Amino acid sequence: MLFHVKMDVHLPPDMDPDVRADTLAREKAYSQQLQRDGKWPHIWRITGQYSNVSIFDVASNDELHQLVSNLPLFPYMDIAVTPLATHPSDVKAG
Ligand SMILES: O=C(O)C[C@H]1C=CC(=O)O1
Repeated sequence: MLFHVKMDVHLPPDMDPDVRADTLAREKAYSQQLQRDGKWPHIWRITGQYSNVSIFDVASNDELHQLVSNLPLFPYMDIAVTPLATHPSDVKAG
């Protein structure tokens, strides 16, 4: 199942710099592992915003929820999920 996921990051301006650096490092490692695992096949920065648009490829709504709720930045993000279905005009879908 494919999902379009938009993540808007809102780190507190007064966040301790060491906590911030540690959280961002853990976020990067976690997201890159999911990308290597094929669960997170696309991630794009939205130009001019501390936001990304991503595609997740997972088995279920529950798996997506588990993956995104374990993101180290999860407490600091607004996340919008859109489930994707095959478009009838998609030439790849036959
Ligand atoms: O920077 C972001 O867009 C938030 C988050 C998503 C992956 C990652 O490494 O950080």
